[in-house]
Amino acid sequence: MELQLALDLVDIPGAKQVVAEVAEHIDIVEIGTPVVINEGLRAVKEIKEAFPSLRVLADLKIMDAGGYEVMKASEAGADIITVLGASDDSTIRGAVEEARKNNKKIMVDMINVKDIEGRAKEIDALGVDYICVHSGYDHQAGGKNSLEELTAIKRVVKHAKTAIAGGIKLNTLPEVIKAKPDLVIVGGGITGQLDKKATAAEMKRMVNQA
Ligand SMILES: O=C([C@H](O)CO)[C@H](O)[C@H](O)COP(=O)(O)O
Repeated sequence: MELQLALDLVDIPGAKQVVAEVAEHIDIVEIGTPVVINEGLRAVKEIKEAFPSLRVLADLKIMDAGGYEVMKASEAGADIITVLGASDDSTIRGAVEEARKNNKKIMVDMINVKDIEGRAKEIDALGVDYICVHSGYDHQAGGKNSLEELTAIKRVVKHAKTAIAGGIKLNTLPEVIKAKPDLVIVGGGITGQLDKKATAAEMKRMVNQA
């Protein structure tokens, strides 16, 4: 099991500061959608250059033009790029094809997919690398988490790794770990803490034990 830090509410200098603090305790650093909107793919480029040993995920949440957008994120240095599960199969196929050319990986974000199990089965057959269940900020405000969705996709996904994101905190991590995802994604559960390093270290210790 691996740990991904999601950076959403920071600018590039802020992102560098947080990553410097926790780098030894995370496997992947995510440049979140709001950061890409504010700073562009330059944020991916600068973080990859500053922390070359970390894998960098660009959370583009691609919905169309999969091949082109994966190409641009790859040029910026992203190792993993997100595409939405709600997008057309042709978009996901294009993203996977481009990722393969560049030795990159595709994560499909299942946010807002209604038939989570059926769609996960179809997406798994398209050759993606990760399938992620996700309670976004707006869902979290309504009290949703994605544990049941994780259990549902684990029933049908045979090839991709599974991931879970959305509102995970130190006190909810044990139940997440019990559901056995391959990757746990944490944003505010680390960045919102006073001692980010200690929180990331404890989360990594728990994830490593699983
Ligand atoms: O993808 C995310 C969200 O849609 C905002 O871009 C977050 O990175 C993801 O939800 C993880 O962050 P937390 O919910 O704060 O753990």
